[in-house]
Amino acid sequence: MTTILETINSPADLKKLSMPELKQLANELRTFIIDNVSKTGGHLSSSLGTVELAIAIHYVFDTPEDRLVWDVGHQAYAHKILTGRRDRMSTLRQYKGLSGFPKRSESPYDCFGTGHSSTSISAILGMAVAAKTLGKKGRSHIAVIGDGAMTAGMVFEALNCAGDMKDLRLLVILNDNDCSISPPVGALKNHFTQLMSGQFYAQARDIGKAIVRPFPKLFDLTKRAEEYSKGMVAPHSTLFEEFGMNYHGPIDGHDLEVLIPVLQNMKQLNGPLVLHVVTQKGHGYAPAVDNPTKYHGISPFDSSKGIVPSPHAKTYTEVFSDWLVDIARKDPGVIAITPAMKEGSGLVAFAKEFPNRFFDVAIAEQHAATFAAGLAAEGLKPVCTFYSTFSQRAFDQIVHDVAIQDLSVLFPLDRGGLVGADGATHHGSFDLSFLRCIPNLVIMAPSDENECRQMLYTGYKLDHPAIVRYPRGRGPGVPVDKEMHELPLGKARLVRTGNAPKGARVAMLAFGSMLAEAKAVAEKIDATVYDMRFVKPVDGDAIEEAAKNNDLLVTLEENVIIGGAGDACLEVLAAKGIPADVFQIGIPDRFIQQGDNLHLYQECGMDEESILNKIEERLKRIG
Ligand SMILES: Cc1ncc(C[n+]2csc(CCOP(=O)(O)OP(=O)(O)O)c2C)c(N)n1
Ligand SMILES: CC(=O)[C@@H](O)[C@H](O)COP(=O)(O)O
Ligand SMILES: [Mg+2]
Repeated sequence: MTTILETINSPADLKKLSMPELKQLANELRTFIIDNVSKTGGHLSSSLGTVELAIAIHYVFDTPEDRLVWDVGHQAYAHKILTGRRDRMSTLRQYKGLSGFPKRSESPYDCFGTGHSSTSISAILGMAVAAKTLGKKGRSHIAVIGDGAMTAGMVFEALNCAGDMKDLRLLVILNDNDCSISPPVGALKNHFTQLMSGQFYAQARDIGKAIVRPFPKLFDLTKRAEEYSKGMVAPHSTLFEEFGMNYHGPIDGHDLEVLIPVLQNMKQLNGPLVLHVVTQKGHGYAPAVDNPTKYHGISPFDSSKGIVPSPHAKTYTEVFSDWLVDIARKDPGVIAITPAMKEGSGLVAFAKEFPNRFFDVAIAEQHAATFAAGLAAEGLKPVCTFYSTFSQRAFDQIVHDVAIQDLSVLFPLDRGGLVGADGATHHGSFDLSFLRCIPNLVIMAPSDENECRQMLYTGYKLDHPAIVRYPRGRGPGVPVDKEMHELPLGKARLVRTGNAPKGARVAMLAFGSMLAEAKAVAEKIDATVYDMRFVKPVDGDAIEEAAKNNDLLVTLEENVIIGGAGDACLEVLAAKGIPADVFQIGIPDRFIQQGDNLHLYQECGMDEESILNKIEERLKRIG
């Protein structure tokens, strides 16, 4: 029997459905998403929470002519399915398959690419202003943003602009599921909780009924907006009204009978509008409702059993997590900071043992860095963790607040390099390039788990800012010493001395995770291998020695070649006036999409076989 879902090839098909059919469609979508994500992995909890919202928006608005931006974009699976991509959902997050996030090149319905949080209001505002400028009068502009994403500074920069522009067709839908990846934190959470409670909610509900009544639509909303502006309705004003936006809600984001007429009414209004929609993260799948954090972003699993933890070798994140607890037990000055990535960055154990020294500052990378600088200025030992990709947001703070003042902040940088299924928005491809140019910073890249622990300790002991940059997932499985020691600053480690004949003598200068490939290739061509350890200061003596004793130097890094660690080696050779044939392996100058890392390595020419072939070709040319 054909399901309703199978009849939906575009939002136009949705508009033909009755309310009971729309409700049936919501159920089918949920089942489809659970089944699909159980095979592909992905962001399950958030996408289950927005099923009705996606149906209602596409039912009411005329996408893609009306513009719709999903903040972060990890909740947009129902949107993808409803907009003609159902048949390709089995390729979600796979190599050459559908992206896990909205992507302009993938569909006209994805009018703006996302992945990093809190960009939606700025983007939709730009589009609304463009529509006005281009004379596209009837076009609506909708941003869907979560309560977690609302915490980032960029949102407030956008609201500050939007609230002052009264003649745009702009609707911000606050998708409030009372959850970021972790439970929500901060004063904004308290504000949203207040909006959901007591007298305010009761009044809002009554008004909600009024909004739902079919006639007179405009009158009700306009009147309500006036009442708000006169302070007549709410006992306290909402944040959005303080910013000059018309706030409506909260309403039940799983009730299509409410959502659809409210959106139909709001569609007719001009001005910056906010609709507060309450949803449940994981809605419709009990294990995800019980533990939305665990089911936030997941690997493939058996949906009949839920996620069953399996024993595994420690990841770099876990090595960091253990180190942090160990050092914090010794030093009461250690403070840990995360911008909303407690679980992913390995801070759960620390937060449990040292709740007063743990700060989840919400999605606020910029603030996290400067907050750490303030702590360091007073002599404490802040350990401020970032995913490499999200650290991009904190560049100026690392320069201006930390490095210029040479403050002793340790930045463990997780997910350095290719991260796999999240793709271009999330690969940690650039950090070595944009951080290496900052004076005072020490940058280390471990090639195994024990080195990671010792580098963290080395960074912690330094009186300068330090970065320890490690990849997503596991290392080679080296045992980790309990004791800690400082590594000699800026010194590489000679791992293997090659003995190839003249004309074929190769030295591999490997940074971080690429040591594994370097060693494997070296075995085949009898090459010399250095574990460079420090990207900054890079070991000039080792580079000089390698250049003098070999015919070809190969630098290897999991970072873009441009400006990366290999370039640091070239700079040394140029400064010392040493002629050398240097070949750089790293991420090429283009955005790498999603997929398993093996495919991505091959695509970048960073896998063992590609490296070997390239070296052999190069040696032929030299010879
Ligand atoms: C700049 C940035 N920092 C961190 C993240 C990681 N991240 C992805 S989703 C998320 C939580 C978002 O919460 P919310 O907007 O409420 O959406 P929900 O997951 O609840 O659906 C975080 C912290 C990100 N994508 N971008
Ligand atoms: C959407 C988002 O930004 C995060 O959920 C991210 O996908 C987490 O990545 P990890 O799976 O590497 O923790
Ligand atoms: Mg949320």
